[in-house]
Amino acid sequence: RKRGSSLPLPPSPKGLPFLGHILEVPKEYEWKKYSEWSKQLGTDVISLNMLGSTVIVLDSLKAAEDLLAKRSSPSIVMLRDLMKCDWLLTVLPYDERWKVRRKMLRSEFNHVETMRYQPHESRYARELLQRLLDTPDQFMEHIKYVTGAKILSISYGIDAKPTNDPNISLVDEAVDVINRAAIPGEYLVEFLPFLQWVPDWMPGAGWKRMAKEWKKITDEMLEKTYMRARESTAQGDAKPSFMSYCLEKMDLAKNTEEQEQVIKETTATLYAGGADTTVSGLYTFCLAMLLYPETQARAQAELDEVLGRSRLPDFGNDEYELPYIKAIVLEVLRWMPVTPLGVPHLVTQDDEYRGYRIPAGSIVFANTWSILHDAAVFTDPEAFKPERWLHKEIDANGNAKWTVDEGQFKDPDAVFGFGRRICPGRHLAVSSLWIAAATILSVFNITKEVGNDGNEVEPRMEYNSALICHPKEFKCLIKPRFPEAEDLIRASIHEY
Ligand code: HEM
Repeated sequence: RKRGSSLPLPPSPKGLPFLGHILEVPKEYEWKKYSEWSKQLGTDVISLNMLGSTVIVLDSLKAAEDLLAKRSSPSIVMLRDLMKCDWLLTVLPYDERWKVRRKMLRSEFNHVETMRYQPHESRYARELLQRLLDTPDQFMEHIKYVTGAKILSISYGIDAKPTNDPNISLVDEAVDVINRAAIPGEYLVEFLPFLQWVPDWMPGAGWKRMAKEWKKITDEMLEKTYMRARESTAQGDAKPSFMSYCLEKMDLAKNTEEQEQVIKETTATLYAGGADTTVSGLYTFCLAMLLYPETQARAQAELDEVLGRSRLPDFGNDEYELPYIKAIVLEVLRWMPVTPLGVPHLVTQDDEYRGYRIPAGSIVFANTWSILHDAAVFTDPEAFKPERWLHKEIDANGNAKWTVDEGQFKDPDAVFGFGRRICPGRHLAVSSLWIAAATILSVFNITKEVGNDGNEVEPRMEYNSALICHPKEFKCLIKPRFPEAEDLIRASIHEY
């Protein structure tokens, strides 16, 4: 809007001429720095100058909802413009292509339909137990591999090989590429778009060659996994999956080739969106159990009361009977959000907000970490306290019962983004974390490693910095917590 052009940009910390703030944004825990700047400047909307490009950081739920819910498109320049990875939903603008794909995901992963994927989730939660029993020291690899296998099964209906499955490796590689390409501000070209046009051979154009290589990997993932799933379907080996349900719903009176292309791209997006995010959540869960043994003990007491150590938890009644486990999952997502800065969004037209200018072309982030660590909403925000999500109810007989009260915090879903772009896999994400946390704690103790000096080794609460953040490698001991646990685990593999 022309009128907005004379308005000032949102407040900004002191920066250098031309370079702006690019050197002041730390390479790690940027979200903490942004939050600190917001507090210093006394505002929940700050602007940064990155070599002349404007980055807007939103530090409150209100600002994130106002600016992200309706007014922006995603912005992952490296993926969208350089790798031409335009099948990935996340990089599509708000247009017809996005709407068709989004509708497909919404119809399968709403609160109710997500339930038909629960057998996949229970099965792989049990598979994870077997692996943790056999080689507990490899828990990080097991979580990663089994989560990949589960999403492969949910998306394509294919069973992964027990180890080194080529599809999982390919997707791992592709997701790694997407994650690296999507690190906001990692590549100068994001702020200096003219660099797109420098020839490949020029010194400093290494990222261009890398983008080509990365495109090959992501395209290969898109095509190869789908081909394998179609072959399995033709041979009658495939299980019901997102892909098979979508193929069944195809309108045969319309262009089926076009519809199949949409299914192929949406299934690949689903796989890419679901794997690494859930892995990060599960790593944080393990870290929280190590650092808060009293929380672990309370969860196990709840599990023992409901299951009597005679069976593993499952969906259905157990979900209502085990509110503390659900509270742990919500707290894991709040305590260390998987995407602390959400997904970067691009402002597509000049805008104004609270008397400030938000120029077209700006990149906007919601500081999800800061929103979920707001001391005015979450008391003692740095502490891991599942209790904050619980509410005591007294039934007609005067018995006390704990229930999960998500509504007490204005938007517990902030961790999944805002408005029309909100994560379509959020119900699946929460149920996957719930079943994994419940099954692990029902049979295992997660404890600190003991060093050579006989003392417990304190784990470090350290995270890498990327679009999807993971804890840095840490160690722990995972051991069955009662004599019958091993039999229970071994027998459970036949349940699904
Ligand atoms: C703990 C787990 C997860 C977290 C924290 C998470 C978080 C997010 C966030 C922050 C976004 C971006 C929203 C925005 O643009 O503002 C997103 C998008 C997306 N997520 Fe998730 N997610 C998780 C799990 C999943 C799962 C399990 C799936 C699929 C099964 C999934 C599929 C997607 C897809 C397809 C998008 C792109 C949506 C679009 O651009 O329209 N996510 N997620």
